[in-house]
Amino acid sequence: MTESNEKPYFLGTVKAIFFENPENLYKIFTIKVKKTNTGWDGGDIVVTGSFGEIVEEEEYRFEGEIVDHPKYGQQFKATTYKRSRPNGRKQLVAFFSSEEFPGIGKKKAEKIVDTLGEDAIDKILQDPHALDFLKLGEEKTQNIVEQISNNHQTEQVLYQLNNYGFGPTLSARIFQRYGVQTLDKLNEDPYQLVIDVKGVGFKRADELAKRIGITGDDPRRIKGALIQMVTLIVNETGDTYVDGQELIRRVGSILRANSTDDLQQKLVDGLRNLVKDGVLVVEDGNVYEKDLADSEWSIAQSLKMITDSFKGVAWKKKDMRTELRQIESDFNVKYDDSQEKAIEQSLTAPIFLLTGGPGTGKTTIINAIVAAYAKLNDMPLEPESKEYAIALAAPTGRAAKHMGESTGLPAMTIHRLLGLTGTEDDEFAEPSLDCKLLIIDEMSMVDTKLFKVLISAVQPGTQIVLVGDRDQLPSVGAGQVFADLINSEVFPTMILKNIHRQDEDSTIIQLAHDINEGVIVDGIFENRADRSFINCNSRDVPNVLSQIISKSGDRGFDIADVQVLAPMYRGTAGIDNLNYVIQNVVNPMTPQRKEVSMGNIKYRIKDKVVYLVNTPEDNVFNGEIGQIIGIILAKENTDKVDKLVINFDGNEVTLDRKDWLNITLAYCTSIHKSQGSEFEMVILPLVNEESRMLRRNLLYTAVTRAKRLLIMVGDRSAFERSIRDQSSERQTTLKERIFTSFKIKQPDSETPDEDVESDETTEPKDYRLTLDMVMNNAIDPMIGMDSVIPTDFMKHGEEVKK
Ligand SMILES: Nc1ncnc2c1ncn2[C@@H]1O[C@H](COP(=O)(O)OP(=O)(O)OP(=O)(O)O)[C@@H](O)[C@H]1O
Repeated sequence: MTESNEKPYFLGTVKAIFFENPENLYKIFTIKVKKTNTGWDGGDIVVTGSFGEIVEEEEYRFEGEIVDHPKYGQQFKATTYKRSRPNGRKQLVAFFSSEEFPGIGKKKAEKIVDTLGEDAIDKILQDPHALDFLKLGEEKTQNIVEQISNNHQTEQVLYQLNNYGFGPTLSARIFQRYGVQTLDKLNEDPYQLVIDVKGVGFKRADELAKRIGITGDDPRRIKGALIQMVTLIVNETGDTYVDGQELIRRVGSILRANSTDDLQQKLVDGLRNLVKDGVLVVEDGNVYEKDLADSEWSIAQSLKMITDSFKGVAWKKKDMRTELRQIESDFNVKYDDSQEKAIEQSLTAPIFLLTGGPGTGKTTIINAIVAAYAKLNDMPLEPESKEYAIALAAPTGRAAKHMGESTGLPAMTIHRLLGLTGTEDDEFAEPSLDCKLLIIDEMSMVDTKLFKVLISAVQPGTQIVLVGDRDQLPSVGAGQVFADLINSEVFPTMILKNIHRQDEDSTIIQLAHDINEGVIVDGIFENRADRSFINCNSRDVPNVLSQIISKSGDRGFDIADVQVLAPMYRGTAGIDNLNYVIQNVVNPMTPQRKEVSMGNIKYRIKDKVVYLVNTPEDNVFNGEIGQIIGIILAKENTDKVDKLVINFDGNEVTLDRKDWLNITLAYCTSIHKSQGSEFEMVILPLVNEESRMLRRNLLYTAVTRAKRLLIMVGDRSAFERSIRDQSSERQTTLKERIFTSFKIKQPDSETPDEDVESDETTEPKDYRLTLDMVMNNAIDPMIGMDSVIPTDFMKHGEEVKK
C-alpha cells in the first residue's frame, strides 16, 4: 500500500460549485460520493480547497481531512486532488465529445477510442501526433492536445506544490505566475519565487531549494538571500536603500554556514547579476530595489516637468490682493503674515509646500487657496460644473473625509483619485489627472511609491499644493517624501508657526508644540482640564485603562469617541492585549449574544473595528474605523458563509469570512495608523518596555490626535525619553535626484577625514574588502541606471536636453 492510499480520500462526481474566488482559486462544492476510506455515510459531502479547474459532472479524487465546521457541519478540506481519468469506453467517449473539445462529436470521439484504445489519454500526452489520423487540421489537433496536457499538468503542479508544503493561497499565486511551467521553473531556481511571487520569502524558497539539492553558496541561493535582505531592511528602516556594507554583512551571516571561503566574491557576483537583471540598483555603495530607485528618479523628473511647464498666471497680483481681502471678509478672518504669504505663493507657484503643527491654520489656508483660485481663474466653485478643475485628496479615508468636511468640497483618497485598486494591479496602473489645481493634505503620510504614481499622473500646467506636518511620523512605506521636498529647498515652502486655535481651557496643542521642540515642560505630568497623567507600570496598564474607559461616559464621552493609541502590538500594554481587555469591558460576551472568531480575535455586534487594506470598489480604505452592526451566520444565508456587516461612517459593507483578515479590533490602534485622524478623547499608554519605539515624532503624532481630552498613562520616563529622543531621518536619495533633475549643484557631501579613525571597527575586514569591490570595480555603479536618466522618466513627450 502506498502512503497516499492511506490518507483520507473521497472519490466522487462534482455536483455543484457554489463558491469560487478567482483570486486564490479557493472553491467550495458538493460531490456525489462514489468511494471513500473515511467511513463517511452521510451522502453528498461539501469539499473545500484551492483547485486549478474543477468541472461539474466530472469525477475527482480528493485527499485531505474531514473537518467539523462549527457552522456548516462536517465537510472535507482537500489538500490535494486529481481528476479521475475517464475509465472504460463509455466514459472516454463522453470525455472526448464533451464541451471541453469543441469540434469533436460523438462519432469522432468513438473513433479516437477505437483507434487509440482505452489508454488514449496517455498516448496523446506521450505523442502529440497520436491524433493526426483524425485529420482535423494542425491547429485544431494542437488545441486538443494542449487542452488535455494542460488539464493534466495543472493537477500535477498543484499536487506537487502541496507536497512542497505551499498552502492553497501561495500555491494558487505561484501557479498564476508560472502556469504549467511551474515545476520546471522551481526546479531551475526556487529563489526566483522571492522576486516573482508576493508572500514567498527567502526562508520558504530555501526550504524548497534544500529538497531539490540547492544549498550552501549556490549562486541561486545567494541571489534569493540578497533580494530578500534588501526588502527586509527597507521595510525595517523605511529607508529607500540599503547600505551595501550592511547588506553584505547580513547576507554573509545567513549564508556563512556551510559556505566556501570565497563567499565574498560570490556575493559580489550575485549582486552584479541582480543589477544586470534589473532587480536591484547599486549606486555609491548603496543598494536599491529597482522599483524604489526608479520611483525617486521619476518623482524628481515629474516635479521638474511640472515646474517647467507652468507658464505663470493670467491675473494680476493686485487682483489677488483684492480677492484675498474679500475672502477675509467672507470667512471673517484676518490672515497673519505667514498665512498670507503662503496663500500668495501657492497661487503663483507651480509647486508649493505648506507645513505646520496643529492649529496653525493649514485648513484655513486650503480654504482660502481654493476660493481665491476659483475666483481668479473664473471657475465656478461647483464641483458638478464642467469648468471645475480642483482636486482635493489625502492618503487615508479619514483624512480625506476631514478635508472634505473642513472645506465643504469633495475630497477623496489619493487611491480613489487615481483609480488605484490597492492590489498588485496598481503596479501597472498609469493614471492621468485632468485637474488644474491639486491639493494634497496629510502629505507626511505619502510614501515614495504612491507619490511617484500621483505625481506622474499630473499633467503639464497643473498647480500643486502639498500640505502636511513634517514633524509627524513619516509614511509607513519607504521614504520621507514631504520632508525631502521641504529639505531640498527647491520649492517655495511655508512653515507655519503661529498657533491660532484659541481655546482657553486647551493645553493639548501647546503641549504638542513643546514636545515638538524637545521641551519637557514643567507640569507635563500635572492634571489640567483637558489632559492628565496616570503613573503606572506596564502590568497595571490594562487595569487602569479599563477603569478610565468605564468612566468615560460620566465625562460625556461616547465610547466611539474614545481612542486608545499605543506604539506596539506585543506585550501587556501592547495593542493586541489592550483590544482584548477593552472589548471585554465595553462589549462583553453574554450567553444570548452572537460571536464569531477569526484566529484569536472574537467579533460581536457593536465591536469597533479598523479596516486594514484599500478596497475602492466598496469605498472603504486602510485605517477607516467602523462598527459591526450585523453578524450573519453561514447557516442563515444562501451563500453558506459567515458574514459581518460593518458600518464605516454611514457606508455599510458586508464582509465574508475570507475577508475578515482585512479587519481587526480597533479599541486600541497603533499610533502609526492613527495618523490623519483626530479623536475627541485619546488615551495614550507608553511604557519603558517599548523603548525601541519611543521617539519624539511618535509622541507628537499621538498627542496631536486628541481634540478634547488626552490621558497619558504609564512610565514617566517613557514619556520623557520620547521627548528627548529625536527620531533619526530616513536615508533616501530623493533630494539628490531633485538636485540632479533641476541641475542644482549639490552641497558638498561630508568627506570623511582620512586621518580620523572610523568608529565602524566592528565590521570584519573581509566584508569591507567585498564592499570596496562592490563600490570600486566589481560593479559599475551605473549598471542598471543607464536607462534611468532622463528619458525613462519623462512623460508628455518631452525632449531630452543635452
Ligand atoms: N489668521 C487667523 N485668525 C484667527 N483664527 C484663525 C486664523 N487662522 C486659523 N484660525 C483658526 O484656528 C483654528 C485652527 O486652524 P486650522 O484648522 O486651519 O489649523 P490646522 O493647521 O489645519 O489644524 P489641524 O492640523 O489641527 O487641523 C481654526 O479654528 C481656525 O479658524
